[in-house]
Amino acid sequence: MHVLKFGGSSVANASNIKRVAAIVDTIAKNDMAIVVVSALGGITDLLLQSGKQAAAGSEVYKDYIATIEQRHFEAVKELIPVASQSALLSLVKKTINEIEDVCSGIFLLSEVTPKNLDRLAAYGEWLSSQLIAAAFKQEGVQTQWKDAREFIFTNSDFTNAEVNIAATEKGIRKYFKENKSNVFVVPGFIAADSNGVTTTLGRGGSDYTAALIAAALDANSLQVWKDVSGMMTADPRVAPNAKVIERISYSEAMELSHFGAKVLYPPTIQPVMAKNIPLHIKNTFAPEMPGTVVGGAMKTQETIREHIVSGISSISNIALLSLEGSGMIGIPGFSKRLFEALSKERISVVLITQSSSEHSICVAIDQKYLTVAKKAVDKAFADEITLGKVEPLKEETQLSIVALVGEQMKSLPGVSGRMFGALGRNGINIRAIAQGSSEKNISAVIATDDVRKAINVLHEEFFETVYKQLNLFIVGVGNVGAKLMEQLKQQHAFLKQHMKLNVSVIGISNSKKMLFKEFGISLSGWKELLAAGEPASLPDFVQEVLHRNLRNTIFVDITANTEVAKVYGKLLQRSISVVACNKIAAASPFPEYKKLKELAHIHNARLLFETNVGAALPVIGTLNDLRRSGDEVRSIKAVLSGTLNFVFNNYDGTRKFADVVKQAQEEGYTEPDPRMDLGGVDVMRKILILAREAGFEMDMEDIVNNSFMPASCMQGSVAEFYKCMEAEEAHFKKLLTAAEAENSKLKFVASFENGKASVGLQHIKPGDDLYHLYGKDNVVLFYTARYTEQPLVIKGAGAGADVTASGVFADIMRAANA
Ligand SMILES: NC(=O)c1ccc[n+]([C@@H]2O[C@H](COP(=O)([O-])OP(=O)(O)OC[C@H]3O[C@@H](n4cnc5c(N)ncnc54)[C@H](O)[C@@H]3O)[C@@H](O)[C@H]2O)c1
Ligand SMILES: N[C@@H](CCO)C(=O)O
Repeated sequence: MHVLKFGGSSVANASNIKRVAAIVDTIAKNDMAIVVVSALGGITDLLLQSGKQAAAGSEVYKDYIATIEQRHFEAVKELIPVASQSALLSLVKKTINEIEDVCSGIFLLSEVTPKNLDRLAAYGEWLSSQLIAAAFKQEGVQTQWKDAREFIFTNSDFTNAEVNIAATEKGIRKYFKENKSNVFVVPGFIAADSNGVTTTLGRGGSDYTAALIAAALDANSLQVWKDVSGMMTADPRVAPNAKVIERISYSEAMELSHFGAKVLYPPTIQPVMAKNIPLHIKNTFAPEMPGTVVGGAMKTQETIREHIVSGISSISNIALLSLEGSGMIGIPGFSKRLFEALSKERISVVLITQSSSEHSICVAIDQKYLTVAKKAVDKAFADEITLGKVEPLKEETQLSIVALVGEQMKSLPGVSGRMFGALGRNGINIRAIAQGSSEKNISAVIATDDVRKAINVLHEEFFETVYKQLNLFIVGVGNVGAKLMEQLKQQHAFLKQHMKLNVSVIGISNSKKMLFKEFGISLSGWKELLAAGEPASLPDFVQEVLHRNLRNTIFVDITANTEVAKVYGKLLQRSISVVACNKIAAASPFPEYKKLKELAHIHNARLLFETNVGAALPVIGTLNDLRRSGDEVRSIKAVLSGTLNFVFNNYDGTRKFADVVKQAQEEGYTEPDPRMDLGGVDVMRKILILAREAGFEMDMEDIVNNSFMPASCMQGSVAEFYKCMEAEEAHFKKLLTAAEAENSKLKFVASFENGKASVGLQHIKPGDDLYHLYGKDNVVLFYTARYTEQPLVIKGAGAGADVTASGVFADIMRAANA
């Protein structure tokens, strides 16, 4: 024998009821089925609203009743052939008349009592069960209808009555022993007190009705049919990757239900748990899906599941109350008085923490009881507060609880470490923690604004063996940025398959437009989408990054803009990693550079800027490795400008110097403003960054720039700069001729030694380490305590959009710990 319960959406209309009939029919072919039903979807609310509106003197209640009537009439007409409709239609009409009578009484008295609300609400299940029983009969299923009020007995606590278990079990057993049918249909939720007056079991109470029947009759199973395919690892509206839990123990299901997983009404579990009856959660709209099995014969091997954690749940609208004071230390009875004060006001405590110093007790309650709680506790401790032994109750609001639930967590070290580590890496601050010695539930109180992120972070940490989500916000989709987008597109499938990484670009911006897409911007059509995007605003872009509060967020700066470089601090403070191609932050005044590094360290975020020197060449990484392994950089000699190396490699006097510079710009080697390259500032920044990363405290002012550019060319606009270079062709020719006369090449060299740095054009003779440096290549020579005679040399392309984008890509992967 099986007990099946169908919820409101499963029986919301005639076509759904037909599905239910088909499910029941399949079971009834082999076994007896007791079907417990909820009211048609939405009817309970309409009934309660009718009563409340009537009490408030609003005649709107009549419209609600008309809707209730219409919904049931429609269902009858669709389910039952015309010839057989009249009996059922008149039953509905008679019931509607009763509802009208109750409501007009309420209207006249301007008052609705809990008793009246129960009477009204009960009509929902009463009507639906009558209708469903008639529909089953219509489908040829032998069916008997039975009013639950004749065997479910409660006290008189209207709207949330407590069941008299002994009397109820006796009543259920007696009835089903004396009556036989393939199928019974019973209204859920409703019961009767000892005077036979209608009571209800609280919202979700139909599940409980079914569980009571299943337990009393030792049913083979209790099947709770819903509009979802089972209990899920997290709320799928919050965590899109949540999946159905195949098997779960009773206590895990109970923990998850108590902690906000609304699939099961918590009291439902207890009766079936006591009898070890398996509880199946199934989907009426996808009956072929396996659903979730709670409890039952899940012993030995079956209990060993793939995951340590069964599910992640949360409760919102939480307030934290803290009672603190030196007068509490070592004195018994303080916590008792706190809980008594709350309990007298019928305030339930959701979570408790107390440190071993006993200096404070912290409890979490539903935020709606905050004012009452504060008053009650302050009153209870009024004497101690006056004497200064205890401080007035402190309260914090806008909080939520996230909880990991799983029996396998017991005795397994590292689970809470993983939980708090994952939350911490994503900048989620934890306000209070609770874990009982059963180790089935680890709860953390966090800001409500962080709940979505926290659930996704934890889901990823404990369930997503499939892939990790990475969320990118990219500012500066110009030359290098566009290449990065191309590379991200090209590598998307590879990263997903081989690195288990799903990379989504959530936001992009150039100086004109910006664009955001919740689940990722199309990496094929982003240019068109961006062109039609909203006007760019850096503050708004940053606000979006912060507000979206997504897990594993990385901010990527591929501009050369000072304002963009200024936002890193704000992001790092929120544990958002920053990947910068832009050199301005790393070359900013030393205290600012240092502060950013500290922020990254404190807030567990990465600040990476490998492409600041030598594009994608592993220059900064190598330097960091040298330092970490205890080496000491003594001097650096380098050619660090791709643009200048290209220009001097290609300028042979046959073409104008200005034309060669133009070519470098067109090929994407120069800075957005080419004067940064030609004037030496770009190289100054690079040698400064290298010196700093080598451990030296330096600033731009400490670097000597022996510029080869005529000063006149460095004023005015970029167009004027080109014109000036054309006019100064003789100057550049002279530089070339002088070098050739010495059988040398021109190289713009950066040097660092004894804490001093300089940049400038030099004559490089054959045999010099810098001589054979072609195209736009860079070379860096590190002389260190360990590399004394021969330097450590890094050489290769030092500019170009493609290579630079690949360096940014590599930094993104590092920031993702991939
Ligand atoms: N090109 C190279 O070979 C190379 C090599 C290493 C590093 N870099 C660095 O990469 C960065 C970008 O170079 P690029 O060649 O792609 O330049 P680019 O001019 O082609 O692109 C810069 C982009 O930044 C955008 N931008 C500027 N200010 C902005 C703002 N406030 N908000 C939003 N977007 C803004 C511009 O609209 C443009 O899309 C520079 O910092 C450069 O030093 C370039
Ligand atoms: N403009 C830079 C790009 C690399 O930082 C160069 O030419 O070297």
